[in-house]
Amino acid sequence: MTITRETSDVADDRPAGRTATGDGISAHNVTVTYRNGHTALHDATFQIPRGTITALVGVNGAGKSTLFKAIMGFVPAARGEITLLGRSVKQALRENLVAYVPQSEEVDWAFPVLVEDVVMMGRYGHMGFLRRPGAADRAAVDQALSRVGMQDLRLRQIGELSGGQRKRVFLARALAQDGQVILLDEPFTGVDVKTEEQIVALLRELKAEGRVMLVSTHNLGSVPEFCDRVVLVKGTVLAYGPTAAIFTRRNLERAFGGVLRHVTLAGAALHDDDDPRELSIITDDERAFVHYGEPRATAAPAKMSGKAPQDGERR
Ligand SMILES: Nc1ncnc2c1ncn2[C@@H]1O[C@H](COP(=O)(O)OP(=O)(O)OP(=O)(O)O)[C@@H](O)[C@H]1O
Repeated sequence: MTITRETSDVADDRPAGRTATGDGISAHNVTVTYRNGHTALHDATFQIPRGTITALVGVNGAGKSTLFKAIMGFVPAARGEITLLGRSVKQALRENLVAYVPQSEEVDWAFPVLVEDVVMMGRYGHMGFLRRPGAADRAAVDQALSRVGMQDLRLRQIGELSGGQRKRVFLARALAQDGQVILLDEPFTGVDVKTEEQIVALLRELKAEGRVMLVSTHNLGSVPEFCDRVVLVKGTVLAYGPTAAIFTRRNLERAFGGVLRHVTLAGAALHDDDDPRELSIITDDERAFVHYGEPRATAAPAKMSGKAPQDGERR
């Protein structure tokens, strides 16, 4: 099995982050097997440079959370290696470089804790043994809260927040931590369009600061809008690289199989002349990926095999 490195990544002219050196996130033949013997991810290989936002896309159970857990050091790789900003996972965690924005379902919203306390948790790794916040910690929390527009709600219980506000609190925690590798699990689920736009604007700022972001999402329609890159998973990494090359209808069909809803309009249903282009709408039930322009003859659904792979795809 050969993985070709994408060619557009050669020049690294992105801004350097706080302590960032080397590549952003790099996985080489990573295999993760849970204690019950189930291998959730095998031979996963990809590279993501710093100063980028990458979508992690795949069907339920494809291994997205497993990959996050491996990057956070929660589960060990049985084989292979992950490096973060050129460091081992252990070293990156020791340096507090990895921040995680969880899915809402993972959080116990009934737990009695204030917004500002959650954000202060991002500072724990920077504090001493007694976890006593200093002036720098308080300043980092203030700054993070105002950056996500949550200053006014800092004394609210987290259970009293809306879905979008909850997401912003955990983004603020990642900012307070000053994470350079930021993992976001379904950041757009349950948020309105305005909040989604605010989150995307913030992610773009973080990208400009040279951080690297990996965003797990089922919101296919948003991916081309704000992600530079895509990693497609299905028990392994099927394909990775720039969005334009990887986020194609053919690859989505490989990643999702029959799970996707797929609507295609062409011919007389779309045009009143003989324009050969078609409109296709692909969704796994959140916002759809809409693609217009490919002539019908070349846009037929690809089979799972028998086609030459593209750069960054598994052969
Ligand atoms: N702790 C565990 N022990 C054993 N198997 C697990 C464990 N966690 C996940 N799995 C299995 O590993 C596979 C990958 O799960 P994972 O949670 O990584 O998928 P996912 O892509 O994040 O899915 P979703 O989109 O539903 O969140 C699934 O078959 C799942 O049942």
